Amino acid sequence: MDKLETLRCEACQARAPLVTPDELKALMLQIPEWKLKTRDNIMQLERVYRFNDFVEAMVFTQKVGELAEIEDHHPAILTEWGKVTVTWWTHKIKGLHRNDLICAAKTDLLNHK
Ligand SMILES: C[C@H](O)[C@H](O)[C@H]1CNC2=NC(N)=NC(=O)C2=N1
Repeated sequence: MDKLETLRCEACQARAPLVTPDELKALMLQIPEWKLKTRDNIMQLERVYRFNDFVEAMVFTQKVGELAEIEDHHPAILTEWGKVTVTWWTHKIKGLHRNDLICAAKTDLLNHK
């Protein structure tokens, strides 16, 4: 099984496949801090990162934004004092694509202390 963090996102097409339940189960082992959420019937990956203050939260937010631009795949980011919530899903297919797991793994790399 490839290491998610070493992979690149593929350009997302409307007909791209959702990640299968078996694939998801296996790949989630690489990103154990992430939780599966379903909102408006759309499955999403979410993680909360904690920081010492708002400035640190903003710095991390900027890094996630840069990652998103590099991969042309974009999360929802909620930046609060001492806390950043990152949520990945693929809008085009209204669910989870392998890209979302790749980006979640890459997001974790941004937070090395
Ligand atoms: C045109 C542009 O490449 C597409 O809209 C990309 C941009 N980033 C994206 N990000 C996410 N999370 N889902 C998408 O479907 C998506 N599509």
